[in-house]
Amino acid sequence: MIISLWRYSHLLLAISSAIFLLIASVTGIILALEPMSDVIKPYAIDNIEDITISETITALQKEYDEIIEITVEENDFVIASVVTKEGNDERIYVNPRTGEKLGVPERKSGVFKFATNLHRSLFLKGIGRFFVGLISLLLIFIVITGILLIGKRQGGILKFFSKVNKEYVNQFYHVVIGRWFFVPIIIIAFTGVYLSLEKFALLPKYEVPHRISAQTEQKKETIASISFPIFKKITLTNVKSIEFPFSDDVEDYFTLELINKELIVHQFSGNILSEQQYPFVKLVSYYSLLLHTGKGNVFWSVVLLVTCVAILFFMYSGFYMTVQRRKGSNLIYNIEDKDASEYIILVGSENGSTYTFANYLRSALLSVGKTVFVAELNAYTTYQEAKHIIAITATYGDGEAPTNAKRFNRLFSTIEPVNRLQFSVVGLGSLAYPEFCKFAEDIDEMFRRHSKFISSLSLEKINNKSTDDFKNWIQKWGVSVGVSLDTKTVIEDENWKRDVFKIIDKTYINTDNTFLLRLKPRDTSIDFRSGDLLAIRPEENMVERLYSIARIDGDVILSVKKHDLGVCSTYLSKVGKGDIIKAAIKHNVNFYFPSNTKDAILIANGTGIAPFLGMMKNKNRSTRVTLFWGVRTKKSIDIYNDFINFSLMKEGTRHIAYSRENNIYVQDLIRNETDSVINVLNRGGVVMICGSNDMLKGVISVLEKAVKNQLNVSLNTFIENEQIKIDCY
Ligand SMILES: Cc1cc2nc3c(=O)[nH]c(=O)nc-3n(C[C@H](O)[C@H](O)[C@H](O)COP(=O)(O)O)c2cc1C
Repeated sequence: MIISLWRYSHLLLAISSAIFLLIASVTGIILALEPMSDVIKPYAIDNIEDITISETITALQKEYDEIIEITVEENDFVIASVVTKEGNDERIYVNPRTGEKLGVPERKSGVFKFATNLHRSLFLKGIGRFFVGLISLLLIFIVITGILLIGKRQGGILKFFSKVNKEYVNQFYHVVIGRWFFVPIIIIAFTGVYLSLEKFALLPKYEVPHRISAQTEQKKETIASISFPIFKKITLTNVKSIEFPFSDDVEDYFTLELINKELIVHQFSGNILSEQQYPFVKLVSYYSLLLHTGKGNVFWSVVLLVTCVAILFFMYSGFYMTVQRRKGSNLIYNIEDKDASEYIILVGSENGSTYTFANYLRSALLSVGKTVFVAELNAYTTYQEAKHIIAITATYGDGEAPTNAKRFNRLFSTIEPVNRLQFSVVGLGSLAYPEFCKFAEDIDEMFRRHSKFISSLSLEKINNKSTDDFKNWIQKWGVSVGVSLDTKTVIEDENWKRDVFKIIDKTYINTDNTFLLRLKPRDTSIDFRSGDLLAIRPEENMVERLYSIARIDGDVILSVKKHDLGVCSTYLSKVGKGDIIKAAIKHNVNFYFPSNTKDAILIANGTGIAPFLGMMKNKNRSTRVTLFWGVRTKKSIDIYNDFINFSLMKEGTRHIAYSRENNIYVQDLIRNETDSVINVLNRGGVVMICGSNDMLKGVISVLEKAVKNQLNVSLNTFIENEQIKIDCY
């Protein structure tokens, strides 16, 4: 319960501050570059801690007529307001060792100005500043809940830095990077809050009240300012600013603003007339600014930059994990009611993967017509018609229940089952943890002790999400409860990641009962090539149907033959332009068009032409392609005209058999052209065959004879060295 409370708080805080954090981190990255860019400017002074005020004044007095003020910036640039020998007032960067003018203070560069405004106030002035302060505060809580979560995950705060098991990449790095960066993030967040409080004048007020007695004020002796002991002692690294006396009047003094205090110094004697230490609040403000901005410290600004990048990574990985967790439970939708189902599958999962296993079992049972109900262990209740209960659960923490199973123990001891039930428990865990599948053991024990539960199979522990082990268990379990379950297709199916495609073009159905579909993948980065397969499953729990595809201009082209009883082809014949379908690309690397071949012979019948449409279109100009294709009638090819204009193909490079018109089939065309096919094979070219198995048989028998007669080798030699590539169905 506690872990879920912390996790929800962590998540809720992260979600509520996401947009602002995103802006703050991106602008933070830009602003962290500012101190780095300062270093390469010509105004930076080395070893400022070695230069005394005295030396600086001496150097400046040589170069200028009068000094009005000296300011030392956080990045160790020294600015002097002076009157030049020519009588001009200037505010310039100077070298405090020589007094040399180094440049004139410029305006902040546009990018940094923009980033600063966005970072500080989102261009919303006061209200924006308030939000930024609030987000900094939330960030502190995000870090605290994060630390607690890591502690909990690692089995105690003392094991905070112990080894993290790498199970889920994002989760692993979320934890590992989190352990490295929680300190700088806390610093950034705390200083951010502090600076906001200061802006809104919410910090205790402070003043620096100097009291100078009339006596100390009196002009006693005159010493040159460069000889003042205090000026010889203090180096520029401690100075923020020095205001020079306005006139020779004894009531005008040197005012020194140092890092930690303010001094009033008599302009003739060099005596300290007043010394006021800054209160703690002001010191914290000063250091907050330095720590938050990285000003004057390139190393810290690099830390700040990397920390901002880390925050962006936490946002990405955190949301990824949340989506994964949700995805797991979303896998399950129940067709039957809990009280109408014979098989009840209860799931314990933290990160969602156990749901995939539960779904394997569910699909296997559904495919043999059983009624199944799936729920999380926390939802344990009574089941009127149930005969079997199967608990599939992960273990978390140090042998504890995953979040959605924490309540199971209590529910189990209070809810009395309606019927006697056969039970079986599967633990999904990892041998990397000392308490391997401990929670599954605990549940198994609870069922065993209960008089209304009868064990159908002993506890099964599965290490590292092994699908093979789970598959074996399904079969064993099936035998023990008297159902024969086929896991082969189910498990392979569930490993199937589907992408979303939009139908952007569809042809009419031609005389071959064939039509073409052009699909645009929603995710344009999906990797696929002509020759790959598109797996489509029109209904859940159905075996997928595979189509050979072409890739043309980033779109998927598939040629579908409509069969009267074909569920998938009927489904595809009904979809229309603009419709969305879900399908999976299956890579078919053995049927890719070789990039380096000079000669290729492509052999297809009917819809087998699909991958060749892309291959012919995208091939190198220097590659010679000869096509052999079988269709029913001349009209059959019209639907393909948008992709390949067959009539424009060079004489001799296209051989089309019209079975309904000339009673000729592809193999007949090849029989007439065996010499050219053998030539291509002999020269190292490829022969690719796509279409029906019947066509393949005919083609192979023709080629086998020709190869045997003319080359005296077996056709297998060419199949094995991948000069003959086959994709038939
Ligand atoms: C933080 C953490 C703690 C874990 N603790 C245990 C454990 O004590 N015993 C165990 O067998 N497996 C442990 N595991 C492994 C998980 O139980 C296993 O990976 C499981 O398959 C995850 O399923 P899920 O994705 O449905 O949550 C732990 C995993 C993580 C990430």
